[in-house]
Amino acid sequence: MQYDLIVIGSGPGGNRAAVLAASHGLKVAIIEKAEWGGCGGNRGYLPKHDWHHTAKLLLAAKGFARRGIHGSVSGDLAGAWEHARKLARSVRDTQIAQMKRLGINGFAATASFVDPHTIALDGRDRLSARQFVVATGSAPYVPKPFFITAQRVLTTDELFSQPPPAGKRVTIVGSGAVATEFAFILTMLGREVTWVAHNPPLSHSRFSAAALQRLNERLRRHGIEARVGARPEAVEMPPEGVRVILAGGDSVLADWVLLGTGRRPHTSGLALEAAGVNTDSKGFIKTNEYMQTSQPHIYAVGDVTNPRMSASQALADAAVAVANILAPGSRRQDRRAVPEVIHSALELGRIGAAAAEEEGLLVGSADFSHNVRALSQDEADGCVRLVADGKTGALLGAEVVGSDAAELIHLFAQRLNQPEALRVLANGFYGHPARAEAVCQAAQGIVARLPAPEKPGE
Ligand SMILES: Cc1cc2nc3c(=O)[nH]c(=O)nc-3n(C[C@H](O)[C@H](O)[C@H](O)COP(=O)(O)OP(=O)(O)OC[C@H]3O[C@@H](n4cnc5c(N)ncnc54)[C@H](O)[C@@H]3O)c2cc1C
Ligand SMILES: NC(=O)c1ccc[n+]([C@@H]2O[C@H](COP(=O)([O-])OP(=O)(O)OC[C@H]3O[C@@H](n4cnc5c(N)ncnc54)[C@H](O)[C@@H]3O)[C@@H](O)[C@H]2O)c1
Repeated sequence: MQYDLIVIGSGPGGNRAAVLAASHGLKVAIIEKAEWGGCGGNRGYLPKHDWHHTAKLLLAAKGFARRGIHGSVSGDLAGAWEHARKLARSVRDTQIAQMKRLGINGFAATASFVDPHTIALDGRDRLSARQFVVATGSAPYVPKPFFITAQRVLTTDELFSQPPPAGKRVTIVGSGAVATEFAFILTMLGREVTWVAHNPPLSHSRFSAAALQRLNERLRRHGIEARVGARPEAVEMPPEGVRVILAGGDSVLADWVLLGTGRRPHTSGLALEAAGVNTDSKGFIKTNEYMQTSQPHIYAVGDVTNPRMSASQALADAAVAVANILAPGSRRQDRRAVPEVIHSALELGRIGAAAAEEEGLLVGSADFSHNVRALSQDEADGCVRLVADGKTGALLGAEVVGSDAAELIHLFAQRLNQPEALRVLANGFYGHPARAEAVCQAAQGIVARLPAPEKPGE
C-alpha cells in the first residue's frame, strides 16, 4: 500500500505528526513496536507527572492541621503505580480512538527501512510512502558498574513497567531531570532516598543559578540533598539489598537503586543505512532546521534527534516537520522557543535566552511571596524572571519558579523576540488573585526602564 506519510514510533512526536498530517488530509500509517503512546505516554512524562501530583498532595497534607483539616494520610507507591498505569491506559485508548477517527492506519510491528521509500514490518510485509517521520525516541543509558536487575536496579523504564520494588530505602543515581524529580517524588511517597550524583542537581541544564538555588533549598527543607561528587565504582547484591560502592571506599546500602543516568537515541533495528539516513557520532539522527534528515523526504523528530530530550520538544519538532511536509520550507525549528519544565520540590519553567544579567539586557522579576493566591495556597516560594533587550524592549527569555511554573511559562511562549511583548504583559488586565499577576509586575519592572515608545508622526 502506498501512503503519503509513514510515521515510525507512537510517542508524543510520532503521534502528533500522524494526527496533524491526517487532519490535513494525508493518507497516514503509524508503526509502533511496543506500547502505543511511546516511552513518554507509558514510562516518561505521563506517569511521572501523575506521581508528581500525588507527591504534591502528600506534601500539602503535611500542612492540613494548620488549615483546620484533621486526620492523617500516607503515601503508597503501589497505589500510585496502579493509578498512573490506569491513566496511561485511558490516554492510550483515547489516542487509538483518535487515530481511527482520522483514518490513520496503525501497525503493531518493528519498522525497518528496506530502501529510502519502503519499510518492512517485522522484516516481512512492506509499506511504502512518499514521506516519512522517524520518531523512535530514546532508551535508558545504564553505565558501568550498574546492570539492570529485576526489583533491585532499575531505570524509570522498569519502574513504570513492573510493579514497584518492595523496600523503603532507595539510592537514586544522577543529577539530571530524572534524579532531581524522583528524589522529591519518592521521598514524598514515603521512601528513604539517598541521592548520589557526580554534579550538583541540574547543573547541566539552562535554568539560572538563582532558580537552582531555590530548588535546592526547597529540597533540603524536605531532607533531600544530593551527595555531590559521589562516583559509583562497584555494585554488590548482598541479601539485605543493593550496595553501591563509591570512589574513596564509602558505600550506600538500599533496598533498590533508581538510575537517572541519561538516555540515548533509539535507532536499533531501523536499518537507517538502507534509507541513507545519517546519524552523528552520538547516534542522534542529524536533521536540518526543517527537521529533514540527510534524505529530504525523511523527517526525524523528538528524542532520536536531540540530546535535550523532552516531550515538549518532540511535539514542537512534529509540528515543524508536518508544516514542511505540507508546504516545503515553510517552517524552521527554533529550539529556544520550546518551554523546558522540571517537576520537583518546586516546579521550574523556562523559555528563550538564559535568564542572566548581561550587558544590554534588562531583567525584571517578581516574587510570589507577596502574591495573594500563592500565599493562600501555602505555595509562595518562587518567582517570575524576565529578560529583555534593553534597546528594543523585546522579550528574550523567561523563567518561572514555583507552583504552576509549567503553566505560566506559556504566557511567554508566543511572545519571544517581539518588541511589544513586555508592554502587552505589563499593561494587560489580570484576574485577582492570580499567580499571573507576578508576570505583570515583572514586566512592569522592565517597561519602566525602557525608552518611551515613539509617538506616531514624531
Ligand atoms: C521519567 C521521565 C519523565 C519525563 N518527564 C517529562 C516531562 O515532564 N516533560 C517533558 O517534556 N518530557 C519529559 N520526559 C521526556 C519525554 O518523555 C520524552 O522526551 C518523549 O517521550 C520523547 O518522545 P518521542 O516521541 O521522541 O519518543 P518516545 O516517547 O520514546 O516514543 C518512541 C516510540 O518509538 C517506538 N519505536 C522505536 N523504534 C521503533 C521501530 N523500529 N519500529 C516501531 N516503533 C519503534 C518505541 O517503542 C516508542 O514507543 C520524561 C522522560 C522520562 C524518562
Ligand atoms: N521534565 C522533563 O522535561 C524531563 C524529565 C525527566 C527526563 N527528561 C529527559 O530524559 C532524559 C533522561 O533524563 P536523565 O535525568 O536520566 O538524564 P540526564 O542526561 O539529564 O542526566 C544524566 C545524569 O547521569 C549522570 N551519570 C552518567 N553516567 C554516570 C555514572 N557512570 N555514574 C553516575 N552518574 C552518571 C550524569 O552525571 C547526569 O547527572 C534527559 O534528556 C532529560 O532531559 C526530561
